Amino acid sequence: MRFTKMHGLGNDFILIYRNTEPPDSESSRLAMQMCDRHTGVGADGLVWVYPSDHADIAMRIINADGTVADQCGNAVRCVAKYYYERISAKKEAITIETKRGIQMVWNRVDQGEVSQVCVDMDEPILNPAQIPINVTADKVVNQKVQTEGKTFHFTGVSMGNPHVVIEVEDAVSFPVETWGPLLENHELFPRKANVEFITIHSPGEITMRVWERGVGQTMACGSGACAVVVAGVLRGKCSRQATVHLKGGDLHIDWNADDNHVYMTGPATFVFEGKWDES
Ligand SMILES: N[C@@H](CCC[C@H](N)C(=O)O)C(=O)O
Repeated sequence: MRFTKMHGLGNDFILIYRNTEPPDSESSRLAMQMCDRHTGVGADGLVWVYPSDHADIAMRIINADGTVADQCGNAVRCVAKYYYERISAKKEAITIETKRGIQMVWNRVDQGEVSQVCVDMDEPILNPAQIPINVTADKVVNQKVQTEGKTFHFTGVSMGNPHVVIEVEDAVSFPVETWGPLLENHELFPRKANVEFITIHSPGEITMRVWERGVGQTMACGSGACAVVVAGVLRGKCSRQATVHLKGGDLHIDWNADDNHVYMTGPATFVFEGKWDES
């Protein structure tokens, strides 16, 4: 089975093209085997790419632990570049069918190569029942959560997948590996959560570190960066257009006031191709 390794700001994926929609059962086992960094290819997730009846192409993302995710901003950018350079006749504006729905994506091409990809990440979901978060309210903004005797204040946002955004003094030195798993699995979050720890430098500039549901600490999370800007706006601390600095580089986020959609722009990179022998 041939695969392509790609990454979006260090959030890395194994892309496999197939002719039909993949079965979830096969996906979990394969994702766990291939994503293993010691005995597999090594990646944060497995991405199936396959033909769609409703869009230019379809994709499914499976986390490294075998769980299926509904959204992955960085993987959508990778699939857009893969489609442009490996499948289509260099189509710049494409539609990608994901579990979240059909996403519009624009490849920005520089000297024949896709340099940046802009993704319409749709509207943020703020209703706690839909995120989901076990809180009765219209929105969850700066709400208390306690774990192991420590209190954090979080804002809840779904971008198709659940995010919990927490402001800390210094996101870069924050012990993500300690608090990330405790919050991911907290009883307030019935489908678990991706957890973003952020420091706001100015309304348009934020540093973020992320603990991803089903993966662990990653170098970047596209849907997480979108959630971070939405949370910052809800708290009156960020502007709708902001640059988010992640471990692997920068994403530019625009929460558009006219259509309420969040647009994410950043790079996607090919790493290598290979062949996986199933045993
Ligand atoms: N890295 C992704 C998000 C991947 C899915 C996530 N771990 C989940 O389970 O929701 C991104 O770039 O958005």
